[in-house]
Amino acid sequence: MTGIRLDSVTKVYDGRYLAVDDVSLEVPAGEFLVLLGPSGCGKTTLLRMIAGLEDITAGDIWFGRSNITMLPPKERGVALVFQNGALYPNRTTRENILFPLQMAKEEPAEANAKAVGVARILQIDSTLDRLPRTLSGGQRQRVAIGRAIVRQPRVFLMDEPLSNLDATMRTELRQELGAMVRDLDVTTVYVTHDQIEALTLADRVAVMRNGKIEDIGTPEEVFNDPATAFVAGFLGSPRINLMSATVKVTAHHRVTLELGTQSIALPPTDRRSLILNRHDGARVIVGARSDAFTLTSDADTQLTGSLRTLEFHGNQWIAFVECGLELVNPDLVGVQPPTAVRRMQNGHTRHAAEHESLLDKLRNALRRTPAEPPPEDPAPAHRRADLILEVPSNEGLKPRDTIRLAVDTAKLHLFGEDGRRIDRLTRQ
Ligand SMILES: Nc1ncnc2c1ncn2[C@@H]1O[C@H](COP(=O)(O)OP(=O)(O)OP(=O)(O)O)[C@@H](O)[C@H]1O
Repeated sequence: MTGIRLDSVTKVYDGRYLAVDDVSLEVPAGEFLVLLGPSGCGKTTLLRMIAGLEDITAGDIWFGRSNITMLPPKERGVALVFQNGALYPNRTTRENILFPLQMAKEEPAEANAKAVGVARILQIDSTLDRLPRTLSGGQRQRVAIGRAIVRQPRVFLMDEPLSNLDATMRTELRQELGAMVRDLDVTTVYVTHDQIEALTLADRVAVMRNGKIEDIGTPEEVFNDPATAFVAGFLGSPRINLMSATVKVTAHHRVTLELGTQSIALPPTDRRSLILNRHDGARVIVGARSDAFTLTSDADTQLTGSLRTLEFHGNQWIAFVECGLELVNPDLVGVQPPTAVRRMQNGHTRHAAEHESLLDKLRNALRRTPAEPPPEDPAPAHRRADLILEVPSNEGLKPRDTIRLAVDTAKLHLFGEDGRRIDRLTRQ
């Protein structure tokens, strides 16, 4: 099995567009890593650089102990599956899966046995003698996966392989794909913008934004213990509530989070209290999912609001509660002015060295063009909006009701104004 290591990998398109920004990453042998992030964050570019389909502007890629930065794609031993796994239209399922083995001049009987075995695992053995046009989208994608893995690659790379399938097929193939990749024990990098795919499939998830990895950890770690407000906002539905607050330190170093006219007191034993009790007046962002709140009739609660509306979402209701709070848009928090491209360190490849002068020139000049147009509002991250809460039923609730919320402070996430966690992350 082969692990993958990326050392300060950078991609600048056309000498001016910074698509991947100094990414360093280690994928241990056999790991299933998911690259997750919004459109345009650089996931596909990173995957294509690992595959060798995209030149690397700076940095190095290692498979095991070999630096493969300069190696052509064919010599890397990677298998690739794209969104639309293109098949040979005039070849049957069997012939499509056999093709890479024939190219490798494998003994025909052995090759056929392997192709049938893979088809069986992917549950397309009943379609072995059919042409792609007679298959469903899900079956065609299975054939594409079969053709990719039949040569037992060192590394398996997938770019949104399920995104063209309908919801039922997607769930089914997702589960099978997860099980199959684990059985094969191949180091896998999988690109998606779908958080459910990421959380259900991955051993670890790397959440990307603007060409960088903002957080990496097991699905539980990135969900329960996100490194930044953006990651907290990207994972989970409904989205986490992010509230703008000011730290107030009172007698005996007690810390209160002031949210306009309301406030939340942190228990003195909370480790965040120990950090914040030296930062009176600091601005922070308080993240709270629904599980941090309990509806209560107790008048002495921490947050009070008025129910604006309720939405029925099938297995739950979503309550929109006006609390007069200043809320923060997770997509905009912590958006940094462009980072300078770093000077390459000694020992980089010839390929990278060729770009050194270009990178040096770009260093101060490079301006990242975000996928979406830059916000025009000078303070767009903050707005007055509703707290969004899941409630199990609408019983006893009607618009304009007063809503009292008890807050479980242990379930709050606290970030600085730059969107980074104020306390230390726990990671494996
Ligand atoms: N060949 C190219 N030339 C110039 N810019 C490019 C090129 N390919 C990608 N980009 C830009 O680089 C950025 C990263 O693109 P990439 O396709 O890696 O993002 P992504 O996260 O995979 O997005 P999506 O999920 O939409 O595919 C995008 O904003 C894109 O416009």
